[in-house]
Amino acid sequence: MSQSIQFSTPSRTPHLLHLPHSRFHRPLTSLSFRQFPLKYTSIRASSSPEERSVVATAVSTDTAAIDVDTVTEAELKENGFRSTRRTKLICTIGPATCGFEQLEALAEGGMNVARLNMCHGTREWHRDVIRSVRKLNEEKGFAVAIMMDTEGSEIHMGDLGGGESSAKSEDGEVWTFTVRAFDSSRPARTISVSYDGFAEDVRVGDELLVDGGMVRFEVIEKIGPDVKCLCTDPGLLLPRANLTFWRDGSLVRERNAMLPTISSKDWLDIDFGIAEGVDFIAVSFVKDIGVIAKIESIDSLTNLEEIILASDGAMVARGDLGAQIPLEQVPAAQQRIVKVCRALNKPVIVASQLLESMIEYPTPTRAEVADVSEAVRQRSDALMLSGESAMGQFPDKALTVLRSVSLRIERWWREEKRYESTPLQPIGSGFSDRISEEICNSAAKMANNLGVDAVFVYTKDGHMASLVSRCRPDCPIFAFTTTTSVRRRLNLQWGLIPFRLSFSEDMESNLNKTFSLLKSRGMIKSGDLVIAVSDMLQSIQVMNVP
Ligand SMILES: Nc1ncnc2c1ncn2[C@@H]1O[C@H](COP(=O)(O)OP(=O)(O)OP(=O)(O)O)[C@@H](O)[C@H]1O
Ligand SMILES: CC(=O)C(=O)O
Ligand SMILES: [K+]
Ligand SMILES: [Mg+2]
Repeated sequence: MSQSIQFSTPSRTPHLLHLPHSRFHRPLTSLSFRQFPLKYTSIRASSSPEERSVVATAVSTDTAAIDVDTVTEAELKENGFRSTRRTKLICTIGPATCGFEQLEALAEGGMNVARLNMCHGTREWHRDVIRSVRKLNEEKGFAVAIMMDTEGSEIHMGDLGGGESSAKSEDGEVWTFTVRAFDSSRPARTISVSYDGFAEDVRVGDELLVDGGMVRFEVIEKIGPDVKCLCTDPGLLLPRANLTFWRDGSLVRERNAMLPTISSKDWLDIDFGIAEGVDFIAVSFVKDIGVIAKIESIDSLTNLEEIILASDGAMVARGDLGAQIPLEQVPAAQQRIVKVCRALNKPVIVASQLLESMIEYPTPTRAEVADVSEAVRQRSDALMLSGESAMGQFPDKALTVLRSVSLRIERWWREEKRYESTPLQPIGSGFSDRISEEICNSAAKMANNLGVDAVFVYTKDGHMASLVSRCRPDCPIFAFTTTTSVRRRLNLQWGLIPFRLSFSEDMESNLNKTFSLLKSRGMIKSGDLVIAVSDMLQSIQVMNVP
């Protein structure tokens, strides 16, 4: 027997919003437990797990009818539900990882999203990567989503010239930062700057920070378009590194603050991304593609709630954020952004310098492992590699570290039963949305209390799956959706294992079909305890796999 709760409200009827108050509550009073008449099986449920037994009639199986990647499948077969990783992993793709085999190695290693940073590389280069990822998805069944990160109007250095990938700046050296354009020959210790107003805006005495302070200079002289700077903190200059300047201890935000958030190049890149069908764009106003707000300026912190509400997700872009607020404020900002995203049900990514030392070394520092652990413990949806995977020497090892630390901390968190004490605030505006929310909250709570093996969620647009993910239940969430694009997008969210499956409005036949498909592939077994929710028929069902 399957036990179910079903809300007999006509779901998702917008006019329900305008009904008189008393009628709002009628659907809830008709809430009832009922025996779900399962045509295809007879199940005898009993109180003890050992006694739960199930007899199912044979169902024809079509193993091709469900899309799941080989890695997830192998992981589930080998280690079962409990061991699946909940935290999602994003890799920035660069020269170190753009080949088809390299991308495949990252996908095998657990990459859920491939990020393309439009600050670097040509459109042709990006197009090749996008097509390789698509090919990988088609051939191997992966659902790697593609996130295009736009350049934005930040001030940055140009390429270093001579095809160099870095240059060392030593203490006491004088470098020239200039708005002059160079073709091939560039004088030594000269860096071009992307922002025309740079030479006018800086003043002698200003402090110039490269890459949020990885290298520091002091402005000592201005000669027309050239600005002479004395290196005060030595370090590595990387091509197209971000530049900020500070005066009397504060960030200078004169004309650069007036630059549009989205530059004209960004708009062209966005058109390109839409044409190539990417899944997420970091900052923009396009429809159908998830928009991720990068939180990396002081202003974004003052308008945080509004920005996150208007976006499909957010990124704690600690690189630039750390250049705009004092470094010691970054951890608190991170915690706040993660918390607000969770409250508003938007996926959140923690990015930048997670394993920075692994650009050069095969082993992370203890401090880096502690930083990754903290992001996992905060239960952010995803962790992101930048230079580690784009141009580092150990991209696969860095991904392995993220994976193993995530798994370990997630397990520790479950074992310690660190349940939240503060309940999640309601977010839905319509009554039907509120019902979905309550169903998902209850399903997650029941899943924890009953120790179920998995929550199954059947969702057309992915919303119901995100509501279950938001509760961060102890068990994995199998999200079944009908389209490949929704499946890829769900791959960014905590705990969701997205499958593509065609299903109907009839939950009995959906369950029937799912059980037989997953069983035939060895991904679930008879007796596994499952809670199923769906957004077509607002219901919760608890059952053993027949
Ligand atoms: N497509 C690419 N082509 C060449 N190098 C790249 C590419 N993407 C990233 N990189 C290299 O990897 C480094 C780290 O990547 P990351 O995406 O963090 O860039 P970033 O320049 O620091 O800026 P952002 O603030 O946008 O993250 C870059 O500085 C660059 O050297
Ligand atoms: C990722 C990014 O843009 C940053 O950390 O600044
Ligand atoms: K960028
Ligand atoms: Mg940035």
